[in-house]
Amino acid sequence: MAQSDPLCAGNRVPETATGALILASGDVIWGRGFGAEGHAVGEVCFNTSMTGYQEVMTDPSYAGQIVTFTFPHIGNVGVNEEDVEADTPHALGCIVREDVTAPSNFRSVGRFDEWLKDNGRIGLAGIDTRALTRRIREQGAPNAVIAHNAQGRFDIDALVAAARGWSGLEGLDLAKDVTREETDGWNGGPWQLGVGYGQGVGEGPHVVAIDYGTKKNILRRLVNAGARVTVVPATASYDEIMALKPDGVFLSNGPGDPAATGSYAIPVIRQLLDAQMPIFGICLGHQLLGLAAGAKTAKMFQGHRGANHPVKRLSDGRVEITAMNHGFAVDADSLPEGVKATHVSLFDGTLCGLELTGRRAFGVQYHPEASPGPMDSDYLFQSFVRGLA
Ligand SMILES: NC(=O)CC[C@H](N)C(=O)O
Repeated sequence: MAQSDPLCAGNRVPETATGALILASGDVIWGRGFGAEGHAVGEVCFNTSMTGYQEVMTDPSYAGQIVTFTFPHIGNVGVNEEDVEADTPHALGCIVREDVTAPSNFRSVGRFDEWLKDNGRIGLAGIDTRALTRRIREQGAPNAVIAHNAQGRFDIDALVAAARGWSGLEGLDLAKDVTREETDGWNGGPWQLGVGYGQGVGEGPHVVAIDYGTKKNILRRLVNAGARVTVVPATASYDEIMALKPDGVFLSNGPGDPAATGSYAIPVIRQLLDAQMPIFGICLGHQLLGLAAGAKTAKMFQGHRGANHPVKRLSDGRVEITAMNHGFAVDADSLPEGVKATHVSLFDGTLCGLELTGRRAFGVQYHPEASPGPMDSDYLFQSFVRGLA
């Protein structure tokens, strides 16, 4: 990028800079650091959601990524104890336009910047996030280092080398880093629009959810749809899953490259399919179901992250406005016989849903649990759980 580009002021540290995004290209975008000090290397993506920054930061699917928020005011409703998709943030850091202000919300229990600091996550403010987003759209998601030093001391050469030395998300199994170690009964209850968070275990058909990095709201929505949920580690074997006597198996969302996680997930999913087990997959889970059925996945030049992505349901042409967060996708041209496309993105035509014909196994690339986002696709939880009864 030329030095005249308004995003980059060159490699000399400007006087006011306490934070920076150092791209693998060598370009440096200066700003003001907040949250934890230090640096982290990952892929820079952007998310267009206007609300839900705490859900985004805690979504385990963001492991290995630095999130640019296109909405300019991030942090102004603080943090609370409920709107979390995992107990700690998983995104490596965030890039925002405006400085974080004092929280103004009746549910707030603290400041966003302090929460990031307490959890070892870095923030970078004062960035022209529109220009950065345009750059990502045109050139693809770059590998980069996000850095924060209150004294404004940065060893740029070392940080460029760190960005260049990182292998990137392709080929990376991150599910093993974010999954749980033990099998747990989910007792975090349901969540309902207008009612809020509940408690409890749920009754009804038993769903075993394989945790590749699950968002809590998926488990809440399964309970809401009438399921009792048990969550198992990503590496659980077929025998371990079957010993729990599931009525259906859920394949969760998660970070990293589905093909890499597939090395241990695919054989288990194939055994479950052979046993005629009903299966529902979301995002990474959908990609793994596609791989297990013989399709291929690929990294997208342009990922989808936001809360207003239109998707067409092919069975009846209905359009669902969906939440999305993915940088890989199942290749629609690779679907083998017996696998049918069910949903397609109206932004770029990429495959957004599939089902295995003659079996009760389906997946969607998008997030029916929203969190943040619209609830148009919540019927998928209902139809999965109803089908198990
Ligand atoms: N939210 C997810 O499950 C993401 C899946 C996968 N890691 C991707 O980026 O496409």
